[in-house]
Amino acid sequence: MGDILMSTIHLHARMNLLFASGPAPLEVDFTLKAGSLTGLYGPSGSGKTTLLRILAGLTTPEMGLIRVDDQLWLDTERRINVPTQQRNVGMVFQDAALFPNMSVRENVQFAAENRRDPIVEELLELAGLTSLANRKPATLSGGQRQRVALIRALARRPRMLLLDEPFSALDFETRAQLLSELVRLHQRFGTTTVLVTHHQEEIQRVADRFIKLERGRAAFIEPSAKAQPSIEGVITALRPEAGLAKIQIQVRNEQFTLEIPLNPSEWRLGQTVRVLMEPAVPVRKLD
Ligand SMILES: Nc1ncnc2c1ncn2[C@@H]1O[C@H](COP(=O)(O)OP(=O)(O)OP(=O)(O)O)[C@@H](O)[C@H]1O
Repeated sequence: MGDILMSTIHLHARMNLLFASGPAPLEVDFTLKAGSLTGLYGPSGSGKTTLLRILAGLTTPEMGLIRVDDQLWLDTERRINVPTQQRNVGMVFQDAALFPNMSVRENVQFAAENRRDPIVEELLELAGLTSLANRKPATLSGGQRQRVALIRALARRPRMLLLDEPFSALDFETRAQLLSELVRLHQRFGTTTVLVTHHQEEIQRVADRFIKLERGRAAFIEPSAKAQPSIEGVITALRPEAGLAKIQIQVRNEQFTLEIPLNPSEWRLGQTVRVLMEPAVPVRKLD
């Protein structure tokens, strides 16, 4: 699919906001590398949604410049402000907001350039939704609905994908699954993506960079500079079985069993071990 666009996005904006603690400006100036995935986090009311709305053209800052490759989407000085419909931005929110009277396939087709665009079937397949393609959104689980919303946003071949806490209403396991799916789709299409999350530890391994917002101020954090979340436990049983080492670990009052395809000859009972919490997705890096 040669027509997928990987865009470099530059945003410089200043906007006076009324925070819970009083008025203060949202001030940001950054470049999102083509094909990157940026995690955006910060306390409630720090300006995350406003930042996405500025990128999408739903909110206009007092001063701002948005350049997407060689196109100017916003230049307040020169009174340039490309409307949302012409910016070609894919958006997914916490609520999937699918068309209830359309099937899964029709929802995706509606977003694509035309009904027969091969991207529709490819996206359904990639998201494991082919068998559910004729179902209506009301008959799907919350996780499946968010999956449809995600591929519907990609069916437009957007220049930028803005995800505002799309998985936060889901349970831990479903969130982890959808995150793996998002990474797979991102690796396939490379759409420059911003993902707002309250669970930054869960996207630690998948984001190229993080932007932390605090009362309108942005700090940039490289994932490698952050510690992996982990828990400590004690080995309470070692059971080698058919090429697998079964290790029982006690963490506080709970027992966990790990199965590892190695002979852990150096491990011993009572040893303290650290278990890293990593989502089951491949580590990825941009140059
Ligand atoms: N157009 C506007 N003019 C002035 N203030 C605004 C405007 N839009 C939002 N605000 C204020 O800016 C602050 C940031 O809001 P925003 O929704 O961007 O935060 P958030 O980080 O997305 O929060 P949450 O995590 O709770 O969704 C809030 O205090 C909000 O009231």
